[in-house]
Amino acid sequence: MSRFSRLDVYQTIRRVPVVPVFYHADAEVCREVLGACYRAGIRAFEFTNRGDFAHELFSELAKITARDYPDLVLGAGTLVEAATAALYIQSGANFIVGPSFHESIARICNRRKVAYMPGCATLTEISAAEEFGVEVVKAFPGDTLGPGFVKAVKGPMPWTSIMVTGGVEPTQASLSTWFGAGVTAVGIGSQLFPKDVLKNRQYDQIETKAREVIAIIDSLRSQ
Ligand SMILES: O=C(O)C(=O)C[C@H](O)[C@H](O)COP(=O)(O)O
Repeated sequence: MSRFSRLDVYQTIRRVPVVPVFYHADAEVCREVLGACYRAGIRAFEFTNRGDFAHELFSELAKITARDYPDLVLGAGTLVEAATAALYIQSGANFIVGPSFHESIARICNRRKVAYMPGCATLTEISAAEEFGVEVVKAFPGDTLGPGFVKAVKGPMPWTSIMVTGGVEPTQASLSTWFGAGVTAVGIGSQLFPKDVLKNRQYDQIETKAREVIAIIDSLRSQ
């Protein structure tokens, strides 16, 4: 069962509005990356369902999180069917993310009172997700939709909360554009975890970059 209510998850994401999006097949790399992000101040982390046995890696991360990072909300991403979402909920997922919206996943998440942040790319999809209780939608793929999409949605639908994922850069320019457009949070994957940094096990660089991103967002929000 999720250790956090849905409200806890949304509040955590609003407080530290950057969600690292990560997958690696090596359990030790996963543990180190999670630790580096936590030390940087990250409090919501998405592990994506990208490889065989990914749910086993996730289960281990969920146990480590409950023991060592009790205030971190751990989510499972890349979920496109209810059965797999249920598997991750049973493994301790505090929130479920996916590239697309599925009513069947929303039903399972509502049944278990777990936050669901589905990928949406049109106002119709966002509306459908909100009718199924989704509090924060994921605008995906962010770099294709662009900040103009977020601004356009917030006009007629100012109640909509958006986390943008896909192509977000951990830079002042990119973050100020997205937050300026009105996103609630950003999800960052490949640009926070460059392949060579992971290959060379330079976890301190990941920690530094994540800390920088949080500081940039804090400064943008205090302006
Ligand atoms: O599968 C999901 O649930 C996703 O979130 C898709 C991608 O992993 C993110 O969009 C990360 O994108 P980048 O930051 O461009 O690497």
